[in-house]
Amino acid sequence: MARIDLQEVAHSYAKRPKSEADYALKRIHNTWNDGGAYALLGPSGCGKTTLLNVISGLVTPSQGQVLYNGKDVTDLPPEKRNIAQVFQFPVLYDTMSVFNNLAFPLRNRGVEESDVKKRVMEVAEILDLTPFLHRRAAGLAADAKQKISLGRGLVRSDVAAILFDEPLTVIDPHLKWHLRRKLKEIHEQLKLTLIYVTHDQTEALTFADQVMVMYEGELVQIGTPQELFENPQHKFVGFFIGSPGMNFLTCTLEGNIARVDGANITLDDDTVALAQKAQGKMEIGIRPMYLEVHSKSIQDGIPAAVTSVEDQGSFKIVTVNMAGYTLRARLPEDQAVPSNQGWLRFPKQWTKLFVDGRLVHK
Ligand SMILES: Nc1ncnc2c1ncn2[C@@H]1O[C@H](COP(=O)(O)OP(=O)(O)OP(=O)(O)O)[C@@H](O)[C@H]1O
Repeated sequence: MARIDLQEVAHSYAKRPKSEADYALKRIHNTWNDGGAYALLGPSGCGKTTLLNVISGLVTPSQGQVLYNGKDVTDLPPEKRNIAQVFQFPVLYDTMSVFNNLAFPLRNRGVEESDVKKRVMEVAEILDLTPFLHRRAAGLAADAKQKISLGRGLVRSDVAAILFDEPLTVIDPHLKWHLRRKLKEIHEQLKLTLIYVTHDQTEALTFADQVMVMYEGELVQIGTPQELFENPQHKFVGFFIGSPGMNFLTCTLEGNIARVDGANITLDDDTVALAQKAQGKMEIGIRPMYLEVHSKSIQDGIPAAVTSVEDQGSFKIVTVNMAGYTLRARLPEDQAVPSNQGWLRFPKQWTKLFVDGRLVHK
């Protein structure tokens, strides 16, 4: 396994890029540690596959270097990089048995037959493929075939990293959860460097130790699922992670007060001190679970109209209208919700300030 460094990597598919908008990857400078489980998360078209292909060698970046364990591999093709890749759709030999499919990447590299058997059995066991080992791949269902593809990616222990590009797309929803758990287990057992591309936050958050969030060709935040939830560094992370996403309101600053169309929201002193130098569009952001909704007027409470209440079982999502903004609050199941008029409170420690989409922080 390897540590992978991307140094000032940028990529444009255009022959003569004219502006930043022509770049699928704008500037990526980061390290993927040996043995880490990473998820690359972002919306369609943000550059995830391009980044994965830069790492594997399918795409040579227009600028910058790719290093494996400190060695520059930027110009090496995929077959010289010793990478395993698992794609959205199964890649396997239909006419071969499941065993021979799993053994193929090892035999191809001249691994001793006794070691081939040992490793294939190990991987088949992890993926619950043991009962199918002597069946031909052709007769199996789509999800079993994709498990074989995963197995072909996992079977070699000498690879620098295993790259997964949305590997669970063809899998039934109820099996997805099971396979995600399996991948996590495999990572814990085999200590492989895994990079997993997805646009599904649940998939990313259950699989990875570190989630890398991409937006418009940039890595906008790298962190644990908890860090991304509690401290989104970019408006997009606030909006994309969590369900529903963060609430945002445009504001102006007056002292330590954020003014939102006549409503006053108090910010914490550190944020205010840092914001003095900031210039640009100011917005406050608060997660639905931290926005308080009260039935009676409270000190510093801001009047709001309750427009709907959705019961989600263990919690409820309350939609309110405040100063022309539609906001969502996530309340415990047993909390009473005002039927019409309510009062909102924005706890200081959970009310974040963003300038031009980026969090104001130390
Ligand atoms: N071969 C190509 N030629 C030209 N433009 C491309 C090519 N591949 C990707 N792009 C463009 O580069 C940008 C990033 O695409 P990429 O496929 O890397 O995004 P993605 O995040 O993987 O999207 P998805 O989740 O839909 O697969 C998009 O604007 C896309 O249209």
